[in-house]
Amino acid sequence: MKTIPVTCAIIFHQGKVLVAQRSLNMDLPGKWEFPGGKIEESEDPKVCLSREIKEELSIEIEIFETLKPSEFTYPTKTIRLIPFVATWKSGEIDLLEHEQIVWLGEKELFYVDWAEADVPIVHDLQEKWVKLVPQIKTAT
Ligand SMILES: Nc1nc2c([nH]c(=O)n2[C@@H]2O[C@H](COP(=O)(O)OP(=O)(O)OP(=O)(O)O)[C@@H](O)[C@H]2O)c(=O)[nH]1
Repeated sequence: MKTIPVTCAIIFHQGKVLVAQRSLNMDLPGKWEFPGGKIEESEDPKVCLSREIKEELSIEIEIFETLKPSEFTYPTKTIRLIPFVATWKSGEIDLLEHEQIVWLGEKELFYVDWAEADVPIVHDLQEKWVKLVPQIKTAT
């Protein structure tokens, strides 16, 4: 089975990260994820992510470093989920595809029912949180 590359954004804002619930007409209905989507043929991953975030949330983001990708096999597909740390640059959030969003702090990250591929990324994020937050503050 071909592995599908998917980008996702860990968007920091005021010390929390944006987490989105997949709507009932999406694949993995009701599961929580970092917004993003599949990389199109020969598309740059960061260009893909900016495009997906605009399409899904109607905002512009600034993209920083990438965290460790997570490869996961669902019953019908294998994805390689590539997370990028980002910040909210401009625009107002409009939920064009998701059911709802929440902003979670370091200690709240496991309050939601994550899509399985995200779980290792969320652990990695929690471990690196203390290091990441000041880096983002100085970069913005
Ligand atoms: N965007 C995103 N997709 C995720 C995450 N975790 C996870 O398992 N996925 C899966 O990765 C795939 C990406 O699909 P998507 O629906 O977001 O991407 P897309 O908009 O480009 O796809 P589409 O236009 O074919 O629906 C889905 O199978 C989705 O369930 C995540 O954190 N973010």
